[in-house]
Amino acid sequence: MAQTSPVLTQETCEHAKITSVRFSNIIPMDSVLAVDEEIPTIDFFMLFSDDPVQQSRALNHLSYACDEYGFFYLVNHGVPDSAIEGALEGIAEFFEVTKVEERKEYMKSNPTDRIMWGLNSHAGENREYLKVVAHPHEVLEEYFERFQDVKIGLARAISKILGFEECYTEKLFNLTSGFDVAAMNVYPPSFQSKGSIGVPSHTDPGFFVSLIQDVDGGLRVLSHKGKWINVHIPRNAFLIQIGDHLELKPNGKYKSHVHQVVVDNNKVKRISLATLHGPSLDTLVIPASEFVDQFHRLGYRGMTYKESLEANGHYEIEVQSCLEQLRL
Ligand SMILES: O=C(O)CCC(=O)C(=O)O
Ligand SMILES: [Fe+2]
Repeated sequence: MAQTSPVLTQETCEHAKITSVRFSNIIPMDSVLAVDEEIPTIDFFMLFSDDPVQQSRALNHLSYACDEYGFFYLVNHGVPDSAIEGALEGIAEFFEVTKVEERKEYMKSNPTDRIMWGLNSHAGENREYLKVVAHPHEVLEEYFERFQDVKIGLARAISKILGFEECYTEKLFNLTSGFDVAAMNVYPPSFQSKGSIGVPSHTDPGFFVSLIQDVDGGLRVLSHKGKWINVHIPRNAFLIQIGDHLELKPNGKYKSHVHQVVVDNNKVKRISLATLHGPSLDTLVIPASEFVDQFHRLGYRGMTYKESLEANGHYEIEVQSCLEQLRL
């Protein structure tokens, strides 16, 4: 039986006070040096412009962002500011209002759990989180409902830049019944960081990750040129990151990038909502034959999405990467 979160309903979000979102910079100066290099910004609306010149310019820019970066900011996406701010406020309220004992009830217990809580407080990770299988009608209702159009829109635009017909990705990944998991993260847990790492370096499985946050800074991504780049998401934009399975599908043409969160030793609390948009659990993801030839050998093995999530003994809801096992 699917469990639903008792607190993160639309009602909670609507009743949560929508105060102004803080935008102070929380990048600490310790740890690995990261740079403020520009990250491409994609105008979602322009990807579907009626003007063919504008549309083609926007698609070319998306193609450049996917090839050269693998992550980008998405603006003009149509998700209202109130849905974004309401989601972040709803998360803040959940962690403030519920007692830690109540939150602990969501510790993992079954392989098919649809909600999972965790708290890591040690030198290698300083984060409390609630992961929820995201469905537009369960948690953070407005946010996820409005994001559906963005997910399908991006799938269509990415199909096009890969040279396929528009519906290729959504059909192949079964996106309308995709396995989306929302990770609601708070750094550091109870304002007690035991080191500068919020979440250690990792990549995420799935098609792509969408991310919003309540304060600027903290997340950094390792570019394929080997530089850590600080993420500064423009107000109410999304950060979109290519996931492991979008690396695999075009046989490594795109890359799922390593990222980490660095916390500023108890000075600022940070909340983020990272949603991992995956194919349906039974989708077998294998490299597309169009990307395999004598010059491009098959680089990845095929697995169902469920198998890849469980490959290292994890539960589906943990959405842990197994990119190393997928690579041939
Ligand atoms: O909090 C963030 O900015 C990133 C979180 C993250 O990488 C994840 O939940 O997978
Ligand atoms: Fe991540």
